[in-house]
Amino acid sequence: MEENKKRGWKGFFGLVKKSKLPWGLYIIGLIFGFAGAGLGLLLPQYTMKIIDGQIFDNKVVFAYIGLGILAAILAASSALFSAIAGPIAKRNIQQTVWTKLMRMPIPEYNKQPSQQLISRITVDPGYIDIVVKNAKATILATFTLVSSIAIMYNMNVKLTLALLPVIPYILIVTAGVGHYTQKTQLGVQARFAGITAFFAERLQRMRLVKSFGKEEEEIEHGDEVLLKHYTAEKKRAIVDLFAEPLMQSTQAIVVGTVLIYGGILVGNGEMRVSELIGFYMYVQFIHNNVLKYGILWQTLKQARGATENIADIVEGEDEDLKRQKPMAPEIGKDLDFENVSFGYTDRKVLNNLNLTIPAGKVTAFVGPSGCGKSTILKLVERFYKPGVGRVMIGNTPAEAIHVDDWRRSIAYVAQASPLISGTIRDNITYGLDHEASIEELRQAAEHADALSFIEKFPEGFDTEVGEFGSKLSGGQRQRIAIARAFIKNAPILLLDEATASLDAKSEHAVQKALKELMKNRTTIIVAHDMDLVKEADQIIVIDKGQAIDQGTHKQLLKSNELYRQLVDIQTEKDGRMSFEF
Ligand SMILES: Nc1ncnc2c1ncn2[C@@H]1O[C@H](COP(=O)(O)OP(=O)(O)OP(=O)(O)O)[C@@H](O)[C@H]1O
Repeated sequence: MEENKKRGWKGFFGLVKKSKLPWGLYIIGLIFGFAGAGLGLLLPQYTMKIIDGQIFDNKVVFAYIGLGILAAILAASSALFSAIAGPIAKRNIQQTVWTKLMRMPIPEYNKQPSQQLISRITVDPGYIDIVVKNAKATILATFTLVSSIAIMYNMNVKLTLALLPVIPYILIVTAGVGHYTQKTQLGVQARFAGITAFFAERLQRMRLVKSFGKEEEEIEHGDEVLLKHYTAEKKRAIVDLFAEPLMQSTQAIVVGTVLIYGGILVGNGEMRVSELIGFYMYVQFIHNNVLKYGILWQTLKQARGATENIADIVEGEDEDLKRQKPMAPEIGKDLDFENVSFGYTDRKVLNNLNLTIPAGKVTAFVGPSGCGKSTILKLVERFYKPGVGRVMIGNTPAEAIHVDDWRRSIAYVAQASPLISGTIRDNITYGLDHEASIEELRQAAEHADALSFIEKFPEGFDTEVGEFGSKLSGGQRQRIAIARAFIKNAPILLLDEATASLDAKSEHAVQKALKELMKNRTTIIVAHDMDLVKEADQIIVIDKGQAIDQGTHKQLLKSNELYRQLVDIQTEKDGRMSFEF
């Protein structure tokens, strides 16, 4: 947030510079705009001629009609080029943001809530085009404004000078009205988002509210949220009340000055009636165009926030570091944590961790909740870097190996393994570097104990899994994730509570599949599930970010009090669960 504030307009202009905007289309649009505005400026001249009696002069009348039509065509062409440019600009920026979002390091995703990251790619890129369009409108407005003043000055110096003080008034009123209208509108939007979030959450948690008898308190809480929304709406209504007459006043002052003072000049014989009408037309140009400055200012302010947010993402570092070694020579070597300390924030989660994870064997981490077990897996996957110390593979620091190569060597199965919409086949082969044959697919599914349920679906491997895999059960999703790990055939396997969310029946099937998967791989298990842990070649007990003991299940049962306690708690829990089932 701090950084965001500091970036200011630099972020906005930096992004404009970096974005591949269709400048050619914008410039053609601008040229047509200039031509249209230029011709438009001639119209009052012909109006004056017609009023002065040349209504029967065909040349003048045709020129007048022709000018009007041509000016309209040019203005429409200008708008057309801008309209074509808009979606191109937006898409180019969206592509830039998406590419960056895919490449940025994991810690960056934690800096903004995911809902906000979605806006960075859906809504925010549109602002650049809005600003460019408004900038074009303002350039044309300035051209029309200056030309109109020059023509008016030529026509009548006195009336022009009388009108000049009105321009700053229009500017101030427009800017002021725009500022307060936007501020109150944003206030209403923010409160609206607040009440939507409040009601959505409470209505989904009605069981909790009623079980704890919190209805009365929630009624009061809801009233407070509604009151805030009401206050914001009241402020907006008051601003709207003043906005309309103030904007009308600018028009009234302009028209009033021209008609009253112009009328006097006509009366004195210093001006013709036709000139007064021509003058009046130019004054309308000025009034309409001055308003565009206010609109540009408002959009610039909105765009600044949106583009700063995009710039924060686009200007960040990519995860992909060049000139790194391939993984191949190191595959099959031990993984070592050398004096590793790490914290997500200032608070240390891992503290001077030294341990070896032997190649081709199963290592399990156990320890109390929050002691840093999953964090160890994140460091192995290189989603985070150790603050101090390093992770080694053989004699090579992990960081020296290309990150893509590194992650291709790791398969990961988590508690709620992520599936994405698409077919079962898409999900099993996700990230695979070759086209999988049906035999390969079937084999992976069979090892994962998934083949029988997949084949029961009429569409088999082509069955759609739904959003986040919602059309499958938890156990089915887990087994698809295990099949994915089988087909990936990576030498390192990470299992993070892979059976924790399953019922007893699925747990048994998944455990069987996992045991098959672990064979001959460097496996790291983080689990409360003792069936998996106790068979590990080595178990490392973690407490307060440190490895306090290690050994086999039997050894630790004898030697380590914390381990004994963890096993007891788990056995008791398992007993209770099987009783409940
Ligand atoms: N993204 C994050 N940002 C900040 N702190 C985090 C983040 N992820 C985890 N932590 C903190 O780091 C500590 C270790 O978390 P970790 O997930 O490694 O624990 P764990 O041993 O796997 O716990 P559990 O057994 O409950 O899953 C916890 O105190 C947690 O609050």
